[in-house]
Amino acid sequence: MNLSHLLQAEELAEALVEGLRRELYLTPKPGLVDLWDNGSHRDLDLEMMDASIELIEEYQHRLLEALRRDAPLKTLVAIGQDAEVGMFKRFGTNTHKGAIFLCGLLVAAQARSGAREPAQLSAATAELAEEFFALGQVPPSHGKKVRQRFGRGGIILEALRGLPALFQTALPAWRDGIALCGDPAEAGFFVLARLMQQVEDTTALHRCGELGLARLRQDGRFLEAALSSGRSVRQHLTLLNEEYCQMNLTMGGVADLLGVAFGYLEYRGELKAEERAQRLPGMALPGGYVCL
Ligand SMILES: CC(C)(COP(=O)(O)OP(=O)(O)OC[C@H]1O[C@@H](n2cnc3c(N)ncnc32)[C@H](O)[C@@H]1O)[C@@H](O)C(=O)NCCC(=O)NCCS
Ligand SMILES: Nc1ncnc2c1ncn2[C@@H]1O[C@H](COP(=O)(O)OP(=O)(O)OP(=O)(O)O)[C@@H](O)[C@H]1O
Repeated sequence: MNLSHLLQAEELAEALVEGLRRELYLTPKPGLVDLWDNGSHRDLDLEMMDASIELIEEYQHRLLEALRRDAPLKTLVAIGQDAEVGMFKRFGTNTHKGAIFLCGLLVAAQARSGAREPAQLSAATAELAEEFFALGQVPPSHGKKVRQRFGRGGIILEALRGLPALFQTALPAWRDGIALCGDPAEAGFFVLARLMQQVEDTTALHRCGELGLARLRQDGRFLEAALSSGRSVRQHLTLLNEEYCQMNLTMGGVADLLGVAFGYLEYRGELKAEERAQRLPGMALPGGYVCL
């Protein structure tokens, strides 16, 4: 394995872990676990999700070690599957199933390609996903059931297309959010709003069918418009959270992609640069996380 490619992959892996934490701590988020509550997840809480991110960090170390010795894809997959099983054994539920897959795919694609630009990494990710899914069937899951029932692509199509939600939605949304809202916390919500409009989230479909997905789209549009016109969205997000809890609606795919986007922005140096340039509003938490 090319040493400089490997160093890039190590940096990316570290940044992605940070990104997942930033997603978890972004508050308030409708239906999702955050600093205030568990959203519509009776089986998850903040402490568990925090510990689950540590588990992803350990998984990344094992993955990087395998990449260092040029292990074949089937070894990388076995390491990913082990991480999934370990997560389920430890927490009794899927805390970060989607994130394990997305982070593993991105880090392996970065190590292989040494991509310097987002478009290159997107292409390398699509290529790797193609090989990954050619290896075998995805085991039964909620996502699989939903993909069959609603004819939606979910995480599989997202990966095969080279993560357009990350590279074509979230990255430009961050830059637009910074330009429009002027601060990193609100720009984070701007990215959330755009992802809600774009992602074929199978967790929303599983919980609430097409109506759930339509609701994410509608709320995402409203949030984007509110943020664009400089209005505060905190109260509205709190209200949405109450409604999502009543409906049992969530958006795990949006959350995973938001975490990965924060991580990739951190890796590119775009996140910290903005935070250094501006004083953070809201409640600043250790590590620079912000609660509106
Ligand atoms: C493909 C995987 C993730 C199965 O996904 P599936 O949709 O069948 O399962 P499930 O519904 O339980 O979980 C899907 C997860 O994806 C997230 N998600 C939902 N929709 C989307 C979407 N449109 N885009 C991205 N993520 C999404 C959700 O948060 C959820 O946690 C999988 O289990 C797998 O193959 N894991 C192996 C990990 C691995 O080998 N990694 C190494 C990579 S090199
Ligand atoms: N902050 C967050 N809060 C909740 N879920 C998140 C968060 N961040 C990421 N996620 C993702 O959402 C997924 C959880 O979704 P969900 O609990 O709906 O899936 P499930 O276990 O397949 O279904 P269910 O709980 O309906 O039986 C996690 O696996 C994780 O990948």
